[in-house]
Amino acid sequence: MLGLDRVSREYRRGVRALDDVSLHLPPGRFLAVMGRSGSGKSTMLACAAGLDRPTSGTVRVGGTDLSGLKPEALTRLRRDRVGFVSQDLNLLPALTVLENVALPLLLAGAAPGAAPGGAPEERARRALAAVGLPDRADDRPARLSGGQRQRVAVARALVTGAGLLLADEPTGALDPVTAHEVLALLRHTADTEGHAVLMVTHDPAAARWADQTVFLTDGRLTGCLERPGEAEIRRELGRERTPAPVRERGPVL
Ligand SMILES: Nc1ncnc2c1ncn2[C@@H]1O[C@H](COP(=O)(O)OP(=O)(O)OP(=O)(O)O)[C@@H](O)[C@H]1O
Repeated sequence: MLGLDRVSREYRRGVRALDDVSLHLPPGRFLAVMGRSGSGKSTMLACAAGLDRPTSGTVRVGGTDLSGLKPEALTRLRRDRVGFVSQDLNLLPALTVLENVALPLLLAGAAPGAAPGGAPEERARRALAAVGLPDRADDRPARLSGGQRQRVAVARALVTGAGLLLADEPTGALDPVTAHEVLALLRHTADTEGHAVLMVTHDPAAARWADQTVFLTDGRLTGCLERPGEAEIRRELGRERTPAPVRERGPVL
């Protein structure tokens, strides 16, 4: 569903936010990306979403090479194939929960009643049911808890039948119990709907829900663990943070 092949992104000459990163994310797989601040996680998400273009290398979504697409085709692919969930949810307060979920379909111009997959309202209701909130359709987002709002954001990301879900710190603002709900939902969408999920997180407890966790250091992939436990993740993160020996850093003044 998502393939990065030797992707690099240089913002300034000689400074690479992403450095020769390759990974392959098939349908139904849940991947967590970890790394300290500035290691390139957001840049990786932006390249995967087609919001940023790599300096070199190839990004493929559902087999389509993004570099070959004209802007309109890229916008269409992003809209139809990629769902995005961030910490700041961007739910519109004036719309009901159902209207928020249906919004990507309405913006894409889905005709009421005639669109493939059903009318926007019907598809939004199905997406809301899939995230466990079928009876909150008519509420405004402000009446929902943080976790429920995050689930609405997941429903909105998946309503187009995207297939690839990119999540940027989706549990960063949630308490552990609510975070658990949202992570269980991401796991469920991968297992039962076959969505490929790529989640950036700083939290080892969140990464534990993924099939695989990869670690970025200064733009490079420096580690990869299959279904790791929290302790293993912390060890890997600790290894990454171990400061270089003093003689390599120069004298401490
Ligand atoms: N638009 C930009 N212009 C110049 N440099 C950038 C730009 N965006 C990111 N960078 C640099 O690229 C590197 C990677 O940044 P990125 O935001 O991808 O890291 P991150 O791992 O997501 O960090 P955080 O966890 O703090 O969000 C950093 O050194 C950052 O300063």
